[in-house]
Amino acid sequence: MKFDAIIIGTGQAGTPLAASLAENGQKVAIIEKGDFGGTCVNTGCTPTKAYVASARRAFITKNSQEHGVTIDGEVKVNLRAIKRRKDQLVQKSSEGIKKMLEDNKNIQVFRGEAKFKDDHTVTVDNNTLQGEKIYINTGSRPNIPAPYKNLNYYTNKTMLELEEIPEHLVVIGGGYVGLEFAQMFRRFGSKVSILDRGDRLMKQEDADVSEAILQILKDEDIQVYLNSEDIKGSQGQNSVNFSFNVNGAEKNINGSHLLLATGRVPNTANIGLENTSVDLDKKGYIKVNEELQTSVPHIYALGDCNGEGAFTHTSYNDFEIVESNLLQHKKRSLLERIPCYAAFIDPPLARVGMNEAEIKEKGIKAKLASRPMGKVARAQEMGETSGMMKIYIEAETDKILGATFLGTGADEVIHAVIDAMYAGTPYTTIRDAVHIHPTVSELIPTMLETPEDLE
Ligand SMILES: Cc1cc2nc3c(=O)[nH]c(=O)nc-3n(C[C@H](O)[C@H](O)[C@H](O)COP(=O)(O)OP(=O)(O)OC[C@H]3O[C@@H](n4cnc5c(N)ncnc54)[C@H](O)[C@@H]3O)c2cc1C
Ligand SMILES: NC(=O)c1ccc[n+]([C@@H]2O[C@H](COP(=O)([O-])OP(=O)(O)OC[C@H]3O[C@@H](n4cnc5c(N)ncnc54)[C@H](O)[C@@H]3O)[C@@H](O)[C@H]2O)c1
Repeated sequence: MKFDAIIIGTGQAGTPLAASLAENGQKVAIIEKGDFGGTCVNTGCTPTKAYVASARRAFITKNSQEHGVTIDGEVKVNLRAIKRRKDQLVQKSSEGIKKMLEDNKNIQVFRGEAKFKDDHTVTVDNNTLQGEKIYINTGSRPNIPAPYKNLNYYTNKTMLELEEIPEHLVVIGGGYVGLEFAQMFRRFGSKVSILDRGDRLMKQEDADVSEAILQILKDEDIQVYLNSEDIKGSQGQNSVNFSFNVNGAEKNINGSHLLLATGRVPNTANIGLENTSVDLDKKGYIKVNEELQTSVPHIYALGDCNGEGAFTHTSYNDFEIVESNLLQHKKRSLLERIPCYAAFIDPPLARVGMNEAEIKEKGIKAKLASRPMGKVARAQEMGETSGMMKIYIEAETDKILGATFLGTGADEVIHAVIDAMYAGTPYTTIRDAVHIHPTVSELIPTMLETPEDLE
């Protein structure tokens, strides 16, 4: 069977690309071995953010005395009902993608595992497909470190299938996955312990930001063990037991459930790339140029599998880059992308561009404008004053280098800075703008009045 385009994976890039190529008259084959929509829809963003929303409702319901709101009686959290709501959201989204692909007369959907036979040929079950161009969008999966392989562990996928709230959830890994699950399950009622071998949580952030996140979690009675070394796990009948060292002191904890949140690995090992001339890097990511072409120019790699981003918006942007170069007048490039993301703990962490360490490493002379969230009137009124806002400015050009916001509304507020960075406008544009009172955003112009030299 011959196609103009073969797409492997229905993730955040593959699906819109299939629709776009088909709309432009191309004959498209798309192959999916799992659930339509990939990680974000089925086991990532959508389900976890639905759980984060339920967890926040539970937290507010239990903690509103200071706001003059009390509840007579017990607040109950029903994980079965939370899961049912999540399942409905996921199903709607996944089935919408399936229907859109199957209903398109220019798209042929294949169910099964794709494998490259050569640079132009892909097999799926008994079908052999040939493509003018081939697009790889196979995503990533949880990294399972060897010492935990024989324990009864959960991942982001299986945690979302639980119907009973764990008594004591042990989370290995203090990054995005670990922290989002730790806080949500604590709020559902589990005892939660986080173990990380690093010396701080979310270690890609400034040290004071990691410290503030640690405090937020401690305030909710989450036990955090940083610098955990020599972690040894053993499986009990209804427990997972750990011994480890923290700064020379031996620790022992017994959990009812173990979540591994120790990073992700690309799905590139079992797709027959050894039969092609596509190059991988040392970690198994597919090497791409700024138009997402691999070392074989008619084979592209998009999304988590290329190691150029690990988020839904970066995968979707990969689609936009490929589509613009193939079909649009305006050409886009990976080099134009400014890194940005949020971690959906509560309050959220949001980040764009460089942090302090990256600026110093590059030897850029910079200024820092910052404020604790406690200075934000709206945060005070809401009673949610944890965190801070930081914006880095290049001293020579007045351009914004990056920003980190940790606090209520941070995931939305950061977009003022993201848009200014894309516009390439100096920080003085936001400084002189009038923002609405009382919002969190209103403090951004104020804090930009007094940037200080970064030592
Ligand atoms: C718990 C969790 C929460 C997250 N939350 C967020 C968030 O809030 N915001 C955010 O931006 N990002 C979030 N992410 C990251 C985000 O989910 C991913 O970056 C995004 O889904 C990547 O999409 P993708 O297009 O690379 O591939 P995926 O969505 O992973 O899709 C790849 C698809 O390819 C299929 N496939 C793989 N191999 C084959 C094969 N050989 N043959 C056929 N099909 C194959 C898979 O079945 C899958 O459907 C989260 C991730 C996790 C794990
Ligand atoms: N809000 C979001 O956008 C969001 C949410 C969840 C996941 N994601 C994506 O998923 C990816 C994976 O997230 P993650 O949290 O699994 O990875 P991560 O890389 O963010 O964090 C992994 C943590 O585990 C620790 N670790 C690794 N191996 C360990 C070991 N053997 N023992 C003890 N600690 C160990 C590391 O020190 C690190 O702190 C992220 O990079 C992100 O792109 C995004």
